[in-house]
Amino acid sequence: MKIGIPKEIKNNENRVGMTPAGVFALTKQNHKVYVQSTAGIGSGFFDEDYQEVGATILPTIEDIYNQSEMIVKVKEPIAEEYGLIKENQIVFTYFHFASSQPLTEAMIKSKAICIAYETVEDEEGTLPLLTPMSEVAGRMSVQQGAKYLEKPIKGRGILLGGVPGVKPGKVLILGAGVVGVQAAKMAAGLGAHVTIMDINMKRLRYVNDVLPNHVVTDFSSEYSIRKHIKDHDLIIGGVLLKGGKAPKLITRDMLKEMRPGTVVVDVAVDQGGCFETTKATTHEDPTYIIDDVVHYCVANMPGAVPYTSTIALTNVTLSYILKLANFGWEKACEKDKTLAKGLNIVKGEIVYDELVGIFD
Ligand SMILES: NC(=O)C1=CN([C@@H]2O[C@H](COP(=O)(O)OP(=O)(O)OC[C@H]3O[C@@H](n4cnc5c(N)ncnc54)[C@H](O)[C@@H]3O)[C@@H](O)[C@H]2O)C=CC1
Ligand SMILES: CC(=O)C(=O)O
Ligand SMILES: [Mg+2]
Repeated sequence: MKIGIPKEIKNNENRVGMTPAGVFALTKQNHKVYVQSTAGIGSGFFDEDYQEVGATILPTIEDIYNQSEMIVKVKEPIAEEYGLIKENQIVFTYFHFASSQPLTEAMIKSKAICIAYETVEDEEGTLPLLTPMSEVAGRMSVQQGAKYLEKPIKGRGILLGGVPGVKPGKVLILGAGVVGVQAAKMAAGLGAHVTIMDINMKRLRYVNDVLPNHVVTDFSSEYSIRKHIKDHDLIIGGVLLKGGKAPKLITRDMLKEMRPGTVVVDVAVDQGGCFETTKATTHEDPTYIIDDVVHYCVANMPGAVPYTSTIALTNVTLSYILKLANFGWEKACEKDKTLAKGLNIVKGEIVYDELVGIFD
């Protein structure tokens, strides 16, 4: 199969769809791989690294889309890319359709085969292609939150770990999935007091078993969220309803209950966000303030740490890319039910249940 790796053009997106190690595995099985010139540079991979393992470097993004039967990338196509996608072309990437009607409509119109990393789901219900980026974003959420809690950037002026004689800061985490647990680990490591909430008791039991005692679990409900937001300094949103819109757990009126300078990091922004006041931001301009609450809502957090994220992503996507290349999308999805869950839009039809009628 002919596989194309375009350069990402979303703001500050420095990841690339495949490492040279991934290209090596494909060319070894006689597939043709086209890489857009400088596509890997942000992640530390040069054109020569790809050429050495058999890739052909093409100068423009148009060349990549024109030549390839399958496009492997990282982020959802943005408006400039919509017109490049061809009928019957496989596009394997994060899509997050539930948060974008224009993207959904454009992909229907393209008649391409859109396989979304974030809905590839195994029999246990885990999301193997979302997990590593959620691990990155969960860990980063505390790093970013700690920074924006500093007074010069309009935070409350709290050091999360406190110091001897002064109590630590308090971190509230909504969702005890991958993002939530990784965030809790980081916050606990800094010495912060951590409260983590979920509606899934299995997840709360897991947290209780593996994390230290200053990480406290609480069942998620509007009542308990309203209580906790009053005295927590950093609030991290990491909830997910697979493939669907995130539930709005913190409404606009609730911001008034928070103390001025509270920081909210809505990692779930890519599925529409779990704060009513969330709007997607970029690494270039990551925050905004509403009612004295600092909002950080970057939809491609792992794009800022590409040396870690690109490798973590190819580690999990490669086996599926090989299947798609070796068997074609129909046979590959027939053979592998985990991969089949990634099918969202196929030749103009929405085929993922959570998406059907979502924008009606
Ligand atoms: N902004 C970014 O750069 C990135 C965003 N993400 C996003 O982060 C979100 C979370 O991802 P994961 O942790 O991998 O998902 P996950 O499925 O592992 O965890 C989500 C958790 O939310 C819980 N939940 C659902 N409704 C809830 C409620 N009402 N109250 C409390 N908890 C509730 C679920 O029970 C589950 O445990 C996703 O939207 C994902 O796409 C992931 C990576 C990067
Ligand atoms: C999952 C996702 O949205 C990201 O890695 O950017
Ligand atoms: Mg995202």
